[in-house]
Amino acid sequence: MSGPARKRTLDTFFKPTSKRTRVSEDNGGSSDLEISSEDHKLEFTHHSSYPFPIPCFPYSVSANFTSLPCTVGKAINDQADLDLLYFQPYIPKNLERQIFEFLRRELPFYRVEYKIKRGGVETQIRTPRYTTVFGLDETSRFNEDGEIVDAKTGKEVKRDKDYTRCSPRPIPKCLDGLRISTEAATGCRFNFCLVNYYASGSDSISYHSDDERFLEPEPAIASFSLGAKRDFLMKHKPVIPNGNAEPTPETKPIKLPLASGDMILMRGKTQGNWLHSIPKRTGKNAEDGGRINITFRKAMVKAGTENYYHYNVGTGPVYKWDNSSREMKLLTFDGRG
Ligand SMILES: O=C(O)CCC(=O)C(=O)O
Ligand SMILES: [Fe+2]
Repeated sequence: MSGPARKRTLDTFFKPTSKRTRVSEDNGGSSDLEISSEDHKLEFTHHSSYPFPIPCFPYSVSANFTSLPCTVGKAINDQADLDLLYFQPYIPKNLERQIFEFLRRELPFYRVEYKIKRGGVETQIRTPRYTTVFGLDETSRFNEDGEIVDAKTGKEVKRDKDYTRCSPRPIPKCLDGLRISTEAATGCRFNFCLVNYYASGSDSISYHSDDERFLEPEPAIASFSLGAKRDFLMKHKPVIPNGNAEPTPETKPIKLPLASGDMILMRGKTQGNWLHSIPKRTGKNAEDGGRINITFRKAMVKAGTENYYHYNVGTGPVYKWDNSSREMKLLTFDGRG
Protein backbone atom coordinates (compact mmCIF):
# COMPACT_ATOMS: atom_id res chain seq x y z
CA MET A 1 0.00 0.00 0.00
CA SER A 2 2.80 2.44 0.79
CA GLY A 3 5.16 1.60 -2.11
CA PRO A 4 6.10 4.43 -4.47
CA ALA A 5 4.24 3.04 -7.51
CA ARG A 6 1.03 2.77 -5.52
CA LYS A 7 1.45 6.28 -4.19
CA ARG A 8 1.87 7.74 -7.63
CA THR A 9 -1.48 6.22 -8.62
CA LEU A 10 -3.19 7.73 -5.60
CA ASP A 11 -1.44 11.04 -6.15
CA THR A 12 -2.67 11.15 -9.72
CA PHE A 13 -6.18 10.43 -8.53
CA PHE A 14 -6.05 13.27 -6.05
CA LYS A 15 -4.52 15.77 -8.47
CA PRO A 16 -7.19 18.44 -8.75
CA THR A 17 -8.65 19.21 -12.14
CA SER A 18 -8.67 22.91 -11.32
CA LYS A 19 -6.16 25.43 -12.66
CA ARG A 20 -2.80 25.17 -10.88
CA THR A 21 -0.17 27.85 -10.47
CA ARG A 22 3.15 27.07 -8.84
CA VAL A 23 3.74 29.66 -6.12
CA SER A 24 6.56 28.40 -3.98
CA GLU A 25 8.92 25.52 -3.42
CA ASP A 26 10.62 24.85 -0.13
CA ASN A 27 11.63 22.00 2.11
CA GLY A 28 11.40 19.54 -0.78
CA GLY A 29 7.63 19.48 -0.93
CA SER A 30 6.39 21.43 -3.91
CA SER A 31 3.58 23.80 -3.17
CA ASP A 32 0.90 24.71 -5.70
CA LEU A 33 -1.86 27.25 -5.57
CA GLU A 34 -5.02 25.59 -6.74
CA ILE A 35 -7.92 27.71 -7.86
CA SER A 36 -11.22 25.87 -7.63
CA SER A 37 -14.33 26.67 -9.61
CA GLU A 38 -15.62 28.69 -6.65
CA ASP A 39 -12.34 30.64 -6.83
CA HIS A 40 -11.34 29.44 -3.37
CA LYS A 41 -7.57 29.50 -3.04
CA LEU A 42 -6.14 26.31 -1.56
CA GLU A 43 -2.46 25.53 -1.33
CA PHE A 44 -1.14 21.98 -1.04
CA THR A 45 2.19 20.33 -0.32
CA HIS A 46 2.87 17.58 -2.89
CA HIS A 47 5.48 14.85 -2.70
CA SER A 48 5.76 11.45 -4.37
CA SER A 49 6.09 9.81 -0.93
CA TYR A 50 2.70 11.14 0.30
CA PRO A 51 -0.36 8.98 -0.26
CA PHE A 52 -2.22 12.21 -1.16
CA PRO A 53 -1.37 15.94 -1.32
CA ILE A 54 -1.51 17.68 2.07
CA PRO A 55 -3.22 21.09 2.21
CA CYS A 56 -1.63 24.15 3.77
CA PHE A 57 -3.51 26.04 6.47
CA PRO A 58 -5.84 28.75 5.22
CA TYR A 59 -4.31 32.21 5.63
CA SER A 60 -6.71 32.92 8.52
CA VAL A 61 -4.82 30.24 10.52
CA SER A 62 -1.22 30.58 9.26
CA ALA A 63 -1.21 34.37 9.72
CA ASN A 64 -1.32 33.76 13.50
CA PHE A 65 1.87 31.69 13.60
CA THR A 66 4.16 34.72 13.85
CA SER A 67 2.55 35.70 17.18
CA LEU A 68 3.20 32.29 18.81
CA PRO A 69 3.84 31.32 21.54
CA CYS A 70 0.99 33.19 23.23
CA THR A 71 2.48 32.72 26.73
CA VAL A 72 5.98 32.59 28.22
CA GLY A 73 7.34 29.11 28.95
CA LYS A 74 7.66 28.14 32.62
CA ALA A 75 10.74 26.16 33.66
CA ILE A 76 10.13 22.96 35.66
CA ASN A 77 13.52 21.87 36.95
CA ASP A 78 12.94 21.37 40.66
CA GLN A 79 13.89 17.67 40.66
CA ALA A 80 17.03 15.72 39.83
CA ASP A 81 17.82 15.46 36.10
CA LEU A 82 14.58 17.22 35.17
CA ASP A 83 14.58 20.12 32.70
CA LEU A 84 11.20 21.07 31.22
CA LEU A 85 9.87 24.26 29.68
CA TYR A 86 6.07 24.32 29.83
CA PHE A 87 4.02 26.66 27.60
CA GLN A 88 0.50 26.68 29.01
CA PRO A 89 -0.63 27.27 26.30
CA TYR A 90 1.61 27.86 23.29
CA ILE A 91 -1.33 28.09 20.87
CA PRO A 92 -4.29 30.24 22.00
CA LYS A 93 -7.89 29.13 22.37
CA ASN A 94 -9.88 28.68 19.12
CA LEU A 95 -6.69 28.53 17.02
CA GLU A 96 -5.77 25.22 18.75
CA ARG A 97 -9.21 23.81 17.80
CA GLN A 98 -8.82 24.83 14.15
CA ILE A 99 -5.32 23.31 14.00
CA PHE A 100 -6.50 20.09 15.71
CA GLU A 101 -9.44 19.61 13.31
CA PHE A 102 -7.36 20.48 10.26
CA LEU A 103 -4.50 18.07 11.06
CA ARG A 104 -6.85 15.23 12.03
CA ARG A 105 -8.74 15.69 8.75
CA GLU A 106 -5.81 16.19 6.39
CA LEU A 107 -2.88 14.00 7.49
CA PRO A 108 -2.31 10.37 6.51
CA PHE A 109 -2.22 8.11 9.58
CA TYR A 110 -1.08 4.54 10.22
CA ARG A 111 -1.74 1.85 12.80
CA VAL A 112 1.71 0.29 12.84
CA GLU A 113 2.41 -3.33 13.78
CA TYR A 114 5.90 -4.69 14.31
CA LYS A 115 7.66 -7.69 15.84
CA ILE A 116 9.96 -7.65 18.84
CA LYS A 117 12.13 -10.49 20.14
CA ARG A 118 12.57 -10.84 23.89
CA GLY A 119 14.46 -13.78 25.37
CA GLY A 120 14.24 -15.55 22.00
CA VAL A 121 10.44 -15.17 21.88
CA GLU A 122 8.95 -13.16 19.02
CA THR A 123 5.90 -11.01 19.82
CA GLN A 124 3.70 -9.01 17.44
CA ILE A 125 3.14 -5.47 18.79
CA ARG A 126 0.19 -3.33 17.72
CA THR A 127 0.87 0.36 18.34
CA PRO A 128 -2.10 1.52 20.46
CA ARG A 129 -2.63 4.85 18.62
CA TYR A 130 -2.51 6.32 15.10
CA THR A 131 0.89 7.64 14.04
CA THR A 132 2.55 9.46 11.17
CA VAL A 133 5.98 11.00 10.60
CA PHE A 134 7.77 13.48 8.32
CA GLY A 135 11.41 14.51 8.12
CA LEU A 136 14.97 13.58 7.27
CA ASP A 137 18.09 13.29 9.45
CA GLU A 138 20.97 15.81 9.42
CA THR A 139 23.05 13.93 6.81
CA SER A 140 20.53 14.63 4.03
CA ARG A 141 17.96 17.14 2.85
CA PHE A 142 15.26 17.44 0.20
CA ASN A 143 16.22 19.61 -2.80
CA GLU A 144 13.70 21.87 -4.53
CA ASP A 145 12.57 18.96 -6.73
CA GLY A 146 11.79 16.87 -3.65
CA GLU A 147 14.79 14.56 -4.18
CA ILE A 148 16.98 13.46 -1.30
CA VAL A 149 20.48 14.92 -1.54
CA ASP A 150 23.54 14.89 0.69
CA ALA A 151 23.32 17.77 3.19
CA LYS A 152 26.95 18.82 2.57
CA THR A 153 27.62 18.10 -1.12
CA GLY A 154 24.08 18.45 -2.53
CA LYS A 155 24.73 15.21 -4.47
CA GLU A 156 21.87 12.76 -4.95
CA VAL A 157 21.54 10.17 -2.17
CA LYS A 158 20.91 6.69 -3.53
CA ARG A 159 17.71 5.49 -1.89
CA ASP A 160 18.47 1.82 -2.61
CA LYS A 161 21.78 2.17 -0.78
CA ASP A 162 21.15 4.68 2.01
CA TYR A 163 17.42 4.60 2.84
CA THR A 164 16.53 1.06 1.91
CA ARG A 165 13.60 0.51 4.26
CA CYS A 166 11.63 3.76 3.99
CA SER A 167 10.49 6.59 1.71
CA PRO A 168 11.34 9.77 3.66
CA ARG A 169 8.68 12.49 3.47
CA PRO A 170 9.28 16.25 3.66
CA ILE A 171 7.52 18.04 6.52
CA PRO A 172 4.37 19.49 4.90
CA LYS A 173 3.89 23.26 5.08
CA CYS A 174 1.04 22.94 7.60
CA LEU A 175 3.44 21.36 10.14
CA ASP A 176 6.56 23.22 9.06
CA GLY A 177 5.12 26.56 10.20
CA LEU A 178 4.83 25.17 13.71
CA ARG A 179 8.37 23.71 13.51
CA ILE A 180 9.79 27.13 12.56
CA SER A 181 7.89 28.82 15.39
CA THR A 182 9.12 26.18 17.86
CA GLU A 183 12.73 26.63 16.77
CA ALA A 184 12.43 30.40 17.34
CA ALA A 185 10.77 29.94 20.75
CA THR A 186 13.23 27.35 22.08
CA GLY A 187 16.53 28.07 20.32
CA CYS A 188 16.62 24.37 19.33
CA ARG A 189 16.75 22.90 15.81
CA PHE A 190 14.40 20.17 14.59
CA ASN A 191 14.34 18.05 11.42
CA PHE A 192 11.65 15.50 12.33
CA CYS A 193 7.97 15.80 13.10
CA LEU A 194 6.15 12.81 14.65
CA VAL A 195 2.38 12.92 15.07
CA ASN A 196 0.24 10.71 17.33
CA TYR A 197 -3.55 10.61 17.21
CA TYR A 198 -5.22 9.12 20.29
CA ALA A 199 -8.74 8.45 18.98
CA SER A 200 -10.15 7.72 22.45
CA GLY A 201 -9.09 6.81 25.96
CA SER A 202 -8.15 3.30 24.76
CA ASP A 203 -5.24 4.76 22.81
CA SER A 204 -2.07 5.37 24.78
CA ILE A 205 1.72 5.39 24.89
CA SER A 206 3.46 3.38 27.57
CA TYR A 207 6.37 4.56 29.73
CA HIS A 208 9.46 5.21 27.60
CA SER A 209 12.18 7.80 27.06
CA ASP A 210 13.17 9.36 23.76
CA ASP A 211 16.93 9.18 24.22
CA GLU A 212 17.43 7.19 21.04
CA ARG A 213 21.05 6.69 19.99
CA PHE A 214 20.48 8.50 16.68
CA LEU A 215 19.57 11.79 18.41
CA GLU A 216 22.04 14.20 20.03
CA PRO A 217 23.40 13.21 23.50
CA GLU A 218 20.99 15.41 25.50
CA PRO A 219 18.14 15.73 23.01
CA ALA A 220 15.56 18.49 23.13
CA ILE A 221 12.06 17.31 22.20
CA ALA A 222 9.17 19.75 21.78
CA SER A 223 5.78 18.13 22.38
CA PHE A 224 2.45 19.78 21.46
CA SER A 225 -1.02 18.75 22.67
CA LEU A 226 -4.19 19.43 20.68
CA GLY A 227 -7.76 18.30 21.34
CA ALA A 228 -8.76 16.30 24.42
CA LYS A 229 -6.99 16.86 27.72
CA ARG A 230 -4.87 13.83 28.68
CA ASP A 231 -2.58 13.19 31.64
CA PHE A 232 1.15 13.18 30.86
CA LEU A 233 2.94 11.11 33.49
CA MET A 234 6.63 11.26 34.25
CA LYS A 235 8.79 9.23 36.63
CA HIS A 236 12.54 8.96 37.19
CA LYS A 237 14.24 5.89 35.71
CA PRO A 238 15.23 3.32 38.33
CA VAL A 239 18.59 4.33 39.82
CA ILE A 240 21.17 1.55 39.98
CA PRO A 241 23.25 2.08 43.15
CA ASN A 242 26.83 2.74 42.15
CA GLY A 243 29.37 2.06 44.93
CA ASN A 244 31.07 5.36 45.75
CA ALA A 245 29.01 7.69 43.51
CA GLU A 246 26.77 10.32 45.13
CA PRO A 247 23.25 8.86 45.53
CA THR A 248 20.61 10.52 43.30
CA PRO A 249 18.21 12.57 45.44
CA GLU A 250 14.70 11.16 45.92
CA THR A 251 12.34 12.16 43.12
CA LYS A 252 8.57 12.10 42.94
CA PRO A 253 6.45 11.26 39.89
CA ILE A 254 4.79 14.10 37.96
CA LYS A 255 1.31 14.37 36.45
CA LEU A 256 0.68 17.19 33.94
CA PRO A 257 -2.90 17.36 32.62
CA LEU A 258 -1.91 18.57 29.15
CA ALA A 259 -4.60 20.72 27.53
CA SER A 260 -5.18 21.68 23.91
CA GLY A 261 -2.58 24.19 22.75
CA ASP A 262 -0.02 23.32 25.45
CA MET A 263 3.61 22.62 24.55
CA ILE A 264 6.19 20.96 26.75
CA LEU A 265 9.87 21.07 25.87
CA MET A 266 11.88 18.21 27.37
CA ARG A 267 15.59 18.97 27.31
CA GLY A 268 18.98 18.52 29.02
CA LYS A 269 19.20 15.41 31.19
CA THR A 270 15.43 14.71 31.06
CA GLN A 271 15.32 11.99 28.37
CA GLY A 272 18.36 10.19 29.77
CA ASN A 273 16.87 9.95 33.26
CA TRP A 274 13.07 10.23 33.15
CA LEU A 275 10.32 8.14 31.56
CA HIS A 276 7.03 9.55 30.25
CA SER A 277 3.67 8.10 29.22
CA ILE A 278 0.05 8.86 28.30
CA PRO A 279 -1.99 6.19 30.12
CA LYS A 280 -5.33 4.86 28.87
CA ARG A 281 -8.56 6.40 30.18
CA THR A 282 -11.55 4.27 31.04
CA GLY A 283 -15.22 4.69 31.96
CA LYS A 284 -16.88 8.03 31.34
CA ASN A 285 -13.52 9.61 30.45
CA ALA A 286 -12.85 7.21 27.57
CA GLU A 287 -14.80 8.96 24.79
CA ASP A 288 -12.89 12.22 24.88
CA GLY A 289 -13.14 13.36 21.23
CA GLY A 290 -9.52 12.50 20.45
CA ARG A 291 -6.14 14.07 21.01
CA ILE A 292 -3.26 14.90 18.67
CA ASN A 293 0.33 15.03 19.89
CA ILE A 294 3.08 16.52 17.72
CA THR A 295 6.74 16.11 18.63
CA PHE A 296 9.65 17.87 16.93
CA ARG A 297 13.06 16.20 17.22
CA LYS A 298 16.49 16.25 15.57
CA ALA A 299 17.86 12.99 14.16
CA MET A 300 21.57 13.02 13.39
CA VAL A 301 22.11 9.91 11.24
CA LYS A 302 20.36 7.79 8.60
CA ALA A 303 19.51 5.05 11.09
CA GLY A 304 17.23 7.59 12.81
CA THR A 305 15.28 8.18 9.63
CA GLU A 306 14.88 4.43 9.06
CA ASN A 307 13.76 3.91 12.67
CA TYR A 308 11.18 6.71 12.73
CA TYR A 309 9.51 5.57 9.49
CA HIS A 310 9.59 1.93 10.57
CA TYR A 311 7.71 2.63 13.82
CA ASN A 312 5.43 5.48 12.70
CA VAL A 313 4.51 4.67 9.06
CA GLY A 314 5.43 0.99 8.68
CA THR A 315 4.17 -1.04 5.75
CA GLY A 316 0.44 -1.23 6.48
CA PRO A 317 -2.52 0.68 5.01
CA VAL A 318 -3.23 4.42 5.23
CA TYR A 319 -6.02 5.81 7.40
CA LYS A 320 -7.73 9.15 6.81
CA TRP A 321 -10.31 10.98 8.90
CA ASP A 322 -13.86 10.65 7.59
CA ASN A 323 -15.86 13.69 8.61
CA SER A 324 -19.31 12.15 8.06
CA SER A 325 -18.74 9.08 10.28
CA ARG A 326 -16.32 11.07 12.49
CA GLU A 327 -13.71 8.32 12.62
CA MET A 328 -10.52 7.19 10.90
CA LYS A 329 -11.28 5.14 7.78
CA LEU A 330 -9.02 2.78 5.86
CA LEU A 331 -8.12 4.53 2.64
CA THR A 332 -8.85 2.40 -0.40
CA PHE A 333 -7.41 3.12 -3.86
CA ASP A 334 -10.14 5.58 -4.85
CA GLY A 335 -9.72 7.60 -1.67
CA ARG A 336 -13.33 7.26 -0.64
CA GLY A 337 -12.60 5.00 2.36
O1 LIG B 1 1.33 12.13 23.39
C1 LIG B 1 2.21 12.61 24.12
O2 LIG B 1 2.05 13.63 24.77
C2 LIG B 1 3.56 11.92 24.22
C3 LIG B 1 4.04 11.28 22.96
C4 LIG B 1 5.39 10.68 23.11
O3 LIG B 1 5.90 10.55 24.19
C5 LIG B 1 6.13 10.23 21.94
O4 LIG B 1 5.62 10.26 20.81
O5 LIG B 1 7.29 9.82 22.11
FE1 LIG C 1 8.00 10.17 24.01
